[in-house]
Amino acid sequence: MTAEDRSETVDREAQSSQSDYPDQSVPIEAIYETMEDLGRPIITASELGRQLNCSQHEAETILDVYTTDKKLNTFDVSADPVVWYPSDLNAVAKRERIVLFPTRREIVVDQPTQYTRAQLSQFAHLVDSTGTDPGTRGYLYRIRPEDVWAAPFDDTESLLRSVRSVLPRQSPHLEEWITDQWERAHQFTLKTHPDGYVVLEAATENLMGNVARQKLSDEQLHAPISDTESWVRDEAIGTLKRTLYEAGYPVVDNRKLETGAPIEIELTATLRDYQQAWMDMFLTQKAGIYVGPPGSGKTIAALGTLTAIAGETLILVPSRELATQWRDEICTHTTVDPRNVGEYHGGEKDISPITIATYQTAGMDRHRHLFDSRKWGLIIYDECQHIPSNIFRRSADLQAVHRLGLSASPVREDEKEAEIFTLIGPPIGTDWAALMEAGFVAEPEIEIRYVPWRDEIKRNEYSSADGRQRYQLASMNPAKIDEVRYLLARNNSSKALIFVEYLDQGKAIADALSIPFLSGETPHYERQRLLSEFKTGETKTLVVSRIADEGLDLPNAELAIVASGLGGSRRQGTQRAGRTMRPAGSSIVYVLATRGTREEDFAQRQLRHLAGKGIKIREANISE
Ligand SMILES: Nc1ncnc2c1ncn2[C@@H]1O[C@H](COP(=O)(O)OP(=O)(O)OP(=O)(O)O)[C@@H](O)[C@H]1O
Repeated sequence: MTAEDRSETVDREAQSSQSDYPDQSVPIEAIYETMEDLGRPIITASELGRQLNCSQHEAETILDVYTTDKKLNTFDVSADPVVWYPSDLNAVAKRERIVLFPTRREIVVDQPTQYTRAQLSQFAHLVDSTGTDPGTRGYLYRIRPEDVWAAPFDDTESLLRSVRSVLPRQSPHLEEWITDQWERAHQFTLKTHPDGYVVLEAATENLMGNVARQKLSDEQLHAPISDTESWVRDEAIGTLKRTLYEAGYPVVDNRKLETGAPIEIELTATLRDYQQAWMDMFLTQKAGIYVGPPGSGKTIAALGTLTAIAGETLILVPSRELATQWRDEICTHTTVDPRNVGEYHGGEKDISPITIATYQTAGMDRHRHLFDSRKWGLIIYDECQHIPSNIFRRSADLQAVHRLGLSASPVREDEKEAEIFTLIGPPIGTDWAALMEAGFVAEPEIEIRYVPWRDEIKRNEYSSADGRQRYQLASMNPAKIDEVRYLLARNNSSKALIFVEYLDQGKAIADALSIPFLSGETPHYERQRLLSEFKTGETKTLVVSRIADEGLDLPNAELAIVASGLGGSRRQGTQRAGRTMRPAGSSIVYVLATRGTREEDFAQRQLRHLAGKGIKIREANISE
């Protein structure tokens, strides 16, 4: 229990009830002054109670009064005490404020400088943010073991220097924990013995004996070489990494990896600083996942990595359309001879020095030779947050190859985290807000528009339906068609994508507004035609179904209307909002949710998550 936490266990008896404001009419200025005195723009009820000589309960009542009239907000921190902060942080905060909650390993930052955010994104991750304009935004960061494990530093000292450079004061408790986690991530190392076989080395005899040899089977730990070294079979490396990761010991992989048969290739694009940083980190770790918002340049960074290794490369993508897009990108941004680039999927079966295959085809037994038909130096998993499990298994054996994942969605949210971390590698990401500020990614504005029911019949139908059906009825509320029509008319100069969850709803909107509808049922050639017409501007509006979430590299759109389906998964939400986050001017995402239904709750939860990425959110009520 640190001093700070002790200070928060208020001795309620000691609180005299002679409050300075007996009728609780505390002016908001008194609360702001208390925050100024505390040196930070947030406050707990117990602190206010001490300041005003009243009980914690009375202080909470006072704070709630100002929360109701929106002068104060509360931070959704993981546990007591709740913190209150001014809705308009300019009222108290003139400059950056950082508060550390050591035992919860949470850091509250207001108006962080670019430097602070850049440092924090190296050893913590953004959990939530509040406020709308960059100048008044508050951020809540949390430090988890995997954040320390993936921290891009050579030693504990340099990691702690970065931590100390942003925190208001040193916290021995926190530094001890960080050091422990850092050391855990450097207890086991995989290396290549001069005779060519793989060795697992533990930092101590005890770790080898009590952790590795306890948790790993004889198949995985083939034979002991010394008290701290064991011979490892190649095919067991994937599961060995995963087992030790789950035991809290991520393995440092220092093996000499294949680089594959060399290929003549150079990058013609110039990497941006953050892309160069991603690549440097990857080449050091030999594995990892570039995490960044859609349009942030992950593909180009991957091409830079490909040309740095310059060995035969297998690229796995979710759909044939993306395979074609990758081929175009490779031929546009590198000097490779196009004859050395092949596609392998339902459409064509060409295994070349650079082969782009779909997960679906690569996962089929009859195509398993794809993985060992060439000496691959690099495997790239595009949209790696949803690799099918059989691909995990199949390519997990290819541990002797550099492995690069690309993902726009927060990989940490994915239940497959351990698999992704051990099969591919740790996230190599950057702070989304920094990318938006740098202008590499257009920051979308998102507005939830609460749509009323079209009529009483629909409302009653919803009330008498059960769970899942209710969500579908709310999503398909016919009143949304008029709302889509209105929004298109209001933004008639923009190219617009209308996302739907349900095919019937997509058809209804497409028919009512005479707009093409692109769904899984659309034949491949028709899909290509619609996409290229949308890209050239011949078609300005498209209705798209779920297929558009991750399977297609949708062209730029300034306007996105999510008629239904943002409530699906966080990942989908990120992708949909992100589809308009391409670096093309300002972009806006309207999310339609039927008022007073579960859809409204879903939408709000989704958007809080996106707000945590530093994206501006607004709300609007549509009158009946
Ligand atoms: N270093 C760079 N130099 C020039 N253009 C770049 C660079 N990085 C990215 N771009 C351009 O920005 C756009 C988005 O880049 P890219 O496709 O790599 O992003 P992405 O993160 O892969 O997007 P998505 O997640 O949607 O696939 C592309 O038009 C690309 O050409």
